[in-house]
Amino acid sequence: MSSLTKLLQEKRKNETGGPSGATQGRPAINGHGSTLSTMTVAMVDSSDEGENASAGTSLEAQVNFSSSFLNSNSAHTATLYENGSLTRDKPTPLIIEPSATTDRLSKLSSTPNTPNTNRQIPSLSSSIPYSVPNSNNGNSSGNGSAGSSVSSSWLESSGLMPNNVSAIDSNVISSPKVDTVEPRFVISKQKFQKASMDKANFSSNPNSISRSSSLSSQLGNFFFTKSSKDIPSSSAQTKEIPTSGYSSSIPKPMRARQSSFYNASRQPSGSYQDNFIGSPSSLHEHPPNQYIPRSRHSSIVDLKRFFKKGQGNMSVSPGTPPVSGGGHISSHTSNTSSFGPASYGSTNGDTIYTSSASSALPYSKRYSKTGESLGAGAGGSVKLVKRVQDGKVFAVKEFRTKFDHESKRDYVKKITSEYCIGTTLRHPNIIETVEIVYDNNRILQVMEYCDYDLFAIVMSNKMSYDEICCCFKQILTGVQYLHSMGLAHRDLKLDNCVINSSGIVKLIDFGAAAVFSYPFSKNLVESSGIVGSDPYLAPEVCIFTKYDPRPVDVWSAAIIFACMILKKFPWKIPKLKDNSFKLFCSGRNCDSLSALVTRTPEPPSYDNAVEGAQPEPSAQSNNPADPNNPNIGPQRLLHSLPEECHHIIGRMVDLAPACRASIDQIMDDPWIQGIEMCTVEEDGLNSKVVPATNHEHTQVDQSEAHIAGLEKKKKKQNK
Ligand SMILES: Nc1ncnc2c1ncn2[C@@H]1O[C@H](COP(=O)(O)OP(=O)(O)OP(=O)(O)O)[C@@H](O)[C@H]1O
Repeated sequence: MSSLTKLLQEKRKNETGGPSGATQGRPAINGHGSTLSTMTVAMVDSSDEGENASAGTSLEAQVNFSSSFLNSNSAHTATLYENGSLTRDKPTPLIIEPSATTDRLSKLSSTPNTPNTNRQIPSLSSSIPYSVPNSNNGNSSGNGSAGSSVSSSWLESSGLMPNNVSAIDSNVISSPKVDTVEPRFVISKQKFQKASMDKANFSSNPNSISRSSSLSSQLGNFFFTKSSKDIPSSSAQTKEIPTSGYSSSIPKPMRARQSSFYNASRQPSGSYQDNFIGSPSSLHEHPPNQYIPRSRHSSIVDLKRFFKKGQGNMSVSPGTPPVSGGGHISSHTSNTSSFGPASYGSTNGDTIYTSSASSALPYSKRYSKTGESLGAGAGGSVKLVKRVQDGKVFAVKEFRTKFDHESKRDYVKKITSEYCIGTTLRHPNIIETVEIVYDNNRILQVMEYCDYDLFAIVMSNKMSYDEICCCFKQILTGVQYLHSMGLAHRDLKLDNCVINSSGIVKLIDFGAAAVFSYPFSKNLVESSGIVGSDPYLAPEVCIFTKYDPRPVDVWSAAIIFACMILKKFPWKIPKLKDNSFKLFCSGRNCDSLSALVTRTPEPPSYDNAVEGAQPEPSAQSNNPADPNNPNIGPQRLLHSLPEECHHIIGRMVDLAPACRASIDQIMDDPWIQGIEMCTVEEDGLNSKVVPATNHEHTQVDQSEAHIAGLEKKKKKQNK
């Protein structure tokens, strides 16, 4: 148990006057068809699991945080350790690569209700055939990612070769004869000469290029490159993105590599020629304007490709300022709506990115330390600083240095993604990155400061139901924006939501984010690896090596909502070894979790249209064998939540991602639409908060507003 957990449990005891979880002092949630006193989901601590299972769980109201809730919240993004003993003092890598994953999954598959396949199911894929850019889809049988799978399937099925393919019958392969060249492949002489001259200039004076080049080049000077194998092209594992909802059929095995630049480290690190700068402390190993060999593709190419999306797709969210395109990322200052190009590069000292004009001075002259720590996690530590110029307070994340066991490649990818995303996204419900600075061998991300962690607010136990709904809708609005940009967060949890004193919720920590869609591409780029925090993980993440990251975010958002209402997690981890989760999966006429997770949507029928989503149990019973037992199946979670949310929350925690509601479907839900939400309106040069009328946002003392503060307080008390 972490120190934080102990602290929070002590707090709980003090508040309730005892360990029994008495309910005095807790404001009831009412007026919405549900009160917390009807809560029946009561488990999660692994120590309780056996008891719950055998005794049928005494379903008394629990209004305080279950210890597991506290434990899990003190855990980190990473879920690497099997014993679940991560603490905030022990940051871990964010992504489990397939070898580790397979290990975890073989354990999962040996649980009684899971088929013991002894291997991880490779992909939660869809019926949508992999669509390879510029490939001849007609030839693709829709089962794999690239041409190689097409030809192998030909060979396997018939032993014959297609007409247009000839067998290689020796180890000497001669190039085909070219009689004519299509005009589109002809390069003009001038172009060729210009390219040769550019190359010559570049080689003789490499410094010249980075001064004037785009972010990608600038970043390339810090973070080098990956194998061309990783570039999302014909080898990328992509599928066409369905126009609505998610994928819709049973996954097919696949082995090809994935192209996401965040988690492309699926190969043993030795298989790449690591040509990165490894950690902030080693940044000087390479001169800042180092030439990037042409034969290598920068990982930044991926980013560049992704950020081009901004040209056509940035202003999807109402009220969201657009980001200008042109291959460069631009930004705006906090208090203005003019979106001139932000400045990148190290020409003015230590600033890599800034949205403000006054970065001529070095970071240490512009910001003064307050010494106050806001939190620390797997990605680094976050501290409070004051801008000297106007005394304004900011949160500064100092990225951690590279772990010994981590490849340079993984490290660089994490940092690169976090700051590229941070500097590109513009939405009231996404934290704003003001600048990124390379200072004294550290990479610092200066962000707008939010007064509270949502976790701390939930912990205060003072939130009204309307306030919870407002926060939930704001989170969903942020997720909708992210998904519209082709990005998934992949680590949504209470700890990664902060809230300012005006009640505006912001998503933070994009260290695990992944691109699922590139600009102008209809292909889905699947994510891989077990990324996220155990209680918020969607089940498919623990089963498949590859999955669509969008429904994963949707699942996590539903768990956040449940946590805000219940003040505890419905389960510790979405695995059958967790009794609570097992009961949630039960009663569905299916014993296999894999089968449940790979279910596909029913074809539309009259009955479905009339019936609605989740069948309600007709009578309540504690008999585990009774199909109407509200402690089994989706009802296990839903019946402790307000009735009006059952439909959409039920769809958000559908075990099958293919059936799970998409973020757009969620936003169209009548209950969600009816939620009064505090918003930010852009009004010329300024933005103003328009508060909802049916609630006020809880404020807590700054000493308890952030997890770090709580930890500090505890230390003091223990002295
Ligand atoms: N802009 C901000 N304003 C206020 N507090 C913040 C801000 N950014 C981060 N924090 C605080 O710092 C903590 C850690 O931040 P963050 O999640 O980005 O770090 P991390 O190391 O990536 O953590 P994790 O282990 O969850 O991945 C947050 O939980 C929050 O308490």
